[in-house]
Amino acid sequence: MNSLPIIDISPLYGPDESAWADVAQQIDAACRDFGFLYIKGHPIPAERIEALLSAARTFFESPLEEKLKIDITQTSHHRGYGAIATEQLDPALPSDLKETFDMGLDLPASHPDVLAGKPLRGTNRHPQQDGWRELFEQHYNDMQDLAKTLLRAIAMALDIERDFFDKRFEQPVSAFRVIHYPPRQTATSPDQQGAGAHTDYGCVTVLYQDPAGGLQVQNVNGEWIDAPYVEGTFVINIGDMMARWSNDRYKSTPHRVISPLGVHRYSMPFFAEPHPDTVVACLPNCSDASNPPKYPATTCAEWLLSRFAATYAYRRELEAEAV
Ligand SMILES: O=C(O)CCC(=O)C(=O)O
Ligand SMILES: [Fe+2]
Repeated sequence: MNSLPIIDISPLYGPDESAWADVAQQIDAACRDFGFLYIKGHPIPAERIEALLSAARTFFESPLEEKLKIDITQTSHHRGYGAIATEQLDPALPSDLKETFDMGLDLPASHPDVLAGKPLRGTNRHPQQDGWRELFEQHYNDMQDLAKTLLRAIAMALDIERDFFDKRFEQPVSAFRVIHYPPRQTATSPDQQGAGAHTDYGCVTVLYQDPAGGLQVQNVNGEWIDAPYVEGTFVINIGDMMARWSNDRYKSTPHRVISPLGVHRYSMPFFAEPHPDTVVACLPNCSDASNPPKYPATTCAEWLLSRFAATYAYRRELEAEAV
């Protein structure tokens, strides 16, 4: 139980339905056993990843006052730059040793959700760097398509309509994030982690990590196992909403990042999350008399806001002001 499977998803892009079913079955087994897996055979080219990393390095190396022009704590819809220690993923430990850039679906001020003041809706706040906006908006769309392809395979595995998730992912709240973990020094508190232990909040996460290493996943025995860099892959993990939908058939597995000593680390997770009003309740095939629903129904927005408030002090203040 100590190594995560690597699944070739290229058949999901071909016409052969029995090959789709085979991939769906492999994903199902990995999600049940670990809630974590790697995918290869996806359509995101290596040049895209290099372009994103190069733009991100330039941004994170710029002066703090420049980065704070798009300070995430100045928005209520969670877009822009998060400085070091903005997040505390494990409440028992010091704040996380990382800085972040977050973007989501770019909705103009005239969009009804924005006019109505709906949470997590609004425009992206990109750095003023040449080519950044086009590159990142294109990537956001491509990652959304990749996540939908994976969700179609999951729908097959769960034996629900194949477009169950497609319908719920129109105008999604999915988020794309770039994370820079500055090098951990021997002088750094041993308790301070790059990202404290947590589960992800959404449906599935599609993560690029660079070769620095440091991601760890908790196995069913509670032991931390390494999820090392594997060239050309993304790490996929199940988030809380999918665990709730599937009544824990798929596990929202705790993970953390122990940044390597003396090395900068970059990662880029895409958090696939449906339309904010989506009801997340136990799916029909996931409960029976001996296995009743474990979680009350919630909505995507309600769930995310409750988790954000637990992770960010500034969000708790925002919620308090909104009441
Ligand atoms: O940086 C990583 O490898 C993982 C980050 C992560 O778990 C998260 O942002 O939710
Ligand atoms: Fe995570």
